[in-house]
Amino acid sequence: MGSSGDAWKLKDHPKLPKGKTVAVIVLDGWGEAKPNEFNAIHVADTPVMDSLKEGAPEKWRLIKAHGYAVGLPTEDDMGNSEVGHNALGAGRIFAQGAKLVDLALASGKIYEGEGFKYVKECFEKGTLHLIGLLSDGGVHSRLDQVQLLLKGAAEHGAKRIRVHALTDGRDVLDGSSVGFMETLENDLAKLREQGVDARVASGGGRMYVTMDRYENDWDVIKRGWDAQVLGEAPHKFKDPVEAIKKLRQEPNANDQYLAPFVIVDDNGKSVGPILDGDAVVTFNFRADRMVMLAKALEYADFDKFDRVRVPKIHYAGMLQYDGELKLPSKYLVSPPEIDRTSGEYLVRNGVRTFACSETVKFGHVTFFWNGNRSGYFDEKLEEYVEIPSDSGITFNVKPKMKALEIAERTRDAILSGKFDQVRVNIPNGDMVGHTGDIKATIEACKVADLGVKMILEAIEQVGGIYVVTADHGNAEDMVKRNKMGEPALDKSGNIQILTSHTCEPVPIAIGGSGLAPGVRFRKDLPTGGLANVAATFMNLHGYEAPSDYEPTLIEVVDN
Ligand SMILES: O=C(O)[C@@H](CO)OP(=O)(O)O
Ligand SMILES: [Mn+2]
Ligand SMILES: [Mn+2]
Repeated sequence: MGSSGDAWKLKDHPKLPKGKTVAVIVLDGWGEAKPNEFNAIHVADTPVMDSLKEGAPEKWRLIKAHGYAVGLPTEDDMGNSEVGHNALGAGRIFAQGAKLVDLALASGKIYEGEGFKYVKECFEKGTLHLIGLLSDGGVHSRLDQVQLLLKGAAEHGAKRIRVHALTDGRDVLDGSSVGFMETLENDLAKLREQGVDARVASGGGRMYVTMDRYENDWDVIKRGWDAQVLGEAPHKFKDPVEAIKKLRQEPNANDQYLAPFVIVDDNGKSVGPILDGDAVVTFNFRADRMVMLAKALEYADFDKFDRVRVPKIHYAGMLQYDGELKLPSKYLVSPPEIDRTSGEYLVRNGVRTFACSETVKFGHVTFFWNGNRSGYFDEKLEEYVEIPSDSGITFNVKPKMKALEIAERTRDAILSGKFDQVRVNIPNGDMVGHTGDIKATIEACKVADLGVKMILEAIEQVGGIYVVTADHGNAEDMVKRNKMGEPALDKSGNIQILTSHTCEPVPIAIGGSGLAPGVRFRKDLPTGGLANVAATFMNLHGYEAPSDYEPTLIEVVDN
């Protein structure tokens, strides 16, 4: 479809009126699971979300938010914000980065593309550096892909390889970093046997080193830069497995926040700084937490921190992380082409749009929602508001986060009468859930519920409509479970706290005094998922969704 005015024109919905204010509320990390003590949402006082549930089955239901429903490679893949908000915003299911990388590695096409050829130009004289998250979580990266890439790079001529590994503990159990590093070390040893000088060069915990997002805290990127590029870090080790084991023993240490370290030789010299003539690949496929590093690696003009030394390198991302900024300019695998999103359609049909969250989730309701595209479609019709997040803390310390500020700004936007759609992400269940602190997560869920209350009250005042849903599970289950669904105990008989997302379905509720009588959830879409939501709210704005969108979840029955 072209971009001429007519191509963007949406058909009128045969029954539903235009002009209602529609609030689309996304609770981040808010799934539906059995009620028990590890279900922070169940334990928390959440009267508003509880009352919405009473509207089942006509006004409340569950939808899928993981696996195939959001374009992930398998049904065992938990949902995440990128794929979740992509599906919510785009109304269709796209094969996501994880899947596209799998395919490119399996077919070998990854080695034929421009991106790989570009980094390969350095193989003769320089070092290939691989930077990214060492994890099998499948949210930002996958270890098996890194293993294949290492092997493939060596087969295609890389003679010297350095890995800069970020430890996870957020998409996988805390402490699993040791095993992942051992696996990597084994692979590197095999490469060394084949004559490739392959080693780990640096490391650090993802939340403290490198993987910040939406420019919340540039110090995080700087810590990574110092270790990866300059070869400088407060901790020096000869062996990366030992590094992780030792650093995990420090007070309050965990995989997510592990201190940065470099691997040094017998003379105490870093074994892998990034130098002129080297090649660099950031191997995460997911965008948000790689964009800041990509800017530091690629931009000549850069003032976020003092880079001290800017090596002349050939840099490629696993994917291109930002289609609008064309960042990075070189990449190994083309990202999903998420076009014609609901946001763009609605704006081109004159729907005035407001989007809001706090920094740590701001890009979720803008960048991810719009198909990994930054900026406005039409500045005159859109306003995106970012509430600054706290930085330098773990969110269990302040589980309220900025939920109430987000809700207040959204309430004001609704009452201003200036917008037809207001769209928010309330982060608490997810961000606090990731800390594994159950008590704080219960508090977080309570505040998220208060935020929803404030927005629903404003919608009531203007006679509007609400759609309340979530992007994937997290807070509803805080413990690792065995196949029977019971808490899985570790060797010492302790429960294992689950910091990650889940494969649980998420709720969706519709309502508000502006909702036309007779609107209810259809019964013939029992397997509906996040991608069905866009057509649903397009209907509530008075439009039919484009014909290739996943079907709407609602029907209008004549009373
Ligand atoms: O924090 C993140 O990067 C991911 C988990 O790795 O969470 P979300 O998908 O909710 O943003
Ligand atoms: Mn999320
Ligand atoms: Mn999350």
